[in-house]
Amino acid sequence: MNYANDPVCIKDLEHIAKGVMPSGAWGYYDSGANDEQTKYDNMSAFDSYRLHPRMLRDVSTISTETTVLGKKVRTPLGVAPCAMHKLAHSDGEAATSRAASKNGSIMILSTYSTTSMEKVIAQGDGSTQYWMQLYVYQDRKVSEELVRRAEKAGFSALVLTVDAPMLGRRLVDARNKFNPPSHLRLENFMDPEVVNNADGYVSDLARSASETFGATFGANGDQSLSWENGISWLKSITGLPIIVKGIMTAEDTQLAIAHGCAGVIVSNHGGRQLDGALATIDALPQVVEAAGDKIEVYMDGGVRRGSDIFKALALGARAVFVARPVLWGLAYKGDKGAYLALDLLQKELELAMMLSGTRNIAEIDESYVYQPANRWVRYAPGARHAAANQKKLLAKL
Ligand SMILES: Cc1cc2nc3c(=O)[nH]c(=O)nc-3n(C[C@H](O)[C@H](O)[C@H](O)COP(=O)(O)O)c2cc1C
Ligand SMILES: CC(C)CC(=O)C(=O)O
Repeated sequence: MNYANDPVCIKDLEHIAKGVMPSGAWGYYDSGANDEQTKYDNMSAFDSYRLHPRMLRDVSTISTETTVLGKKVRTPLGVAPCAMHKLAHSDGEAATSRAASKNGSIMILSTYSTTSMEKVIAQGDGSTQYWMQLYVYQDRKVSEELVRRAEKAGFSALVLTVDAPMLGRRLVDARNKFNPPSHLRLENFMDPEVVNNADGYVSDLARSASETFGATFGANGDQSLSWENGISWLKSITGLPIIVKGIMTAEDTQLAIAHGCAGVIVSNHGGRQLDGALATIDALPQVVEAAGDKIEVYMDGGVRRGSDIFKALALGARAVFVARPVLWGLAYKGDKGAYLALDLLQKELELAMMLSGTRNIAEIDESYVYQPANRWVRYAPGARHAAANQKKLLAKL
């Protein structure tokens, strides 16, 4: 393929980023777990859903405005949480924040950000929604401190990632013996007042996480986390809406509802955790069905085209998040590149809407996609027997 130097699509950005990033950092961003089946399936699964466009609908005005958690947003396209944006560009998450804000996109900030949450949110225009992603640590005081800071800084929701009791095994990182460059700091673990001072750590975890992040992650994350000691605990310490990230089944969606969560993100962590897990677009319908109107459903994983966003919305996602495309944009040209990634996807979404005869987000429903029949046996997306099976399973919970 002939890739443009002036990128015209996300594939171009990927190609450019691969050329400019050091191989260790590239490998860390790019890799999935083990054989990367799920990483690739996230992308290719979108291809098996086809569109069913309607004509002559007066598409002279297209709006992607919608609401998420009851608040207006310009677009259902958001930025998924990713560790260490400074591996892509020295402006790191501050640059991503400016890009998200310019596009009117929600930004979810990783706990493992290389820019403090206070600095990141300060780059927004005041109308951008920022959500804080959390991992829960054995030392709950560390997690609680992050929650308090997020509340104070103005984050409007907490996103608890539940698919990573341990990091998946990414063979590329193992081969590269990848560790982040020693000058990078995980600033959310440092005292915001003294964030540029090496003595500013608020926890030992921060110091060791900055040095060997993989091992530290495994050693400090709370692997005994459960709905009770995780979600119920979090609810007991904060009034912010809680969104669970990493949900792939109807059963866990029901549990998220039962535990008072505001939303779930259908995610397999970009194929970086359990290799062999279903592609997220294939898991989405069962989650949407189980969620009903009780809880909002978002998704991420493998979104590389505006038409992918369209398909996810048609299958019931309220918002769609992207990770690697934004990192590639950041590597290409800092905030301008990250914005370009979002803008390319945004314009492709608008064009897909126009060419499908849908003028606004509310009009996009499942009648606009052909769903592959029986793509997977357990829950063929949309199949009626799946719903019956699901009810039986849920009755046993
Ligand atoms: C380099 C990288 C770092 C990530 N770091 C985090 C993280 O800190 N927390 C988290 O919940 N998910 C993290 N994720 C997962 C993303 O939030 C998201 O689920 C996934 O990458 C979406 O797929 P996509 O990259 O195909 O868009 C990370 C993903 C990548 C690629
Ligand atoms: C630092 C890691 C815990 C970030 C992550 O979630 C990932 O690399 O997938």
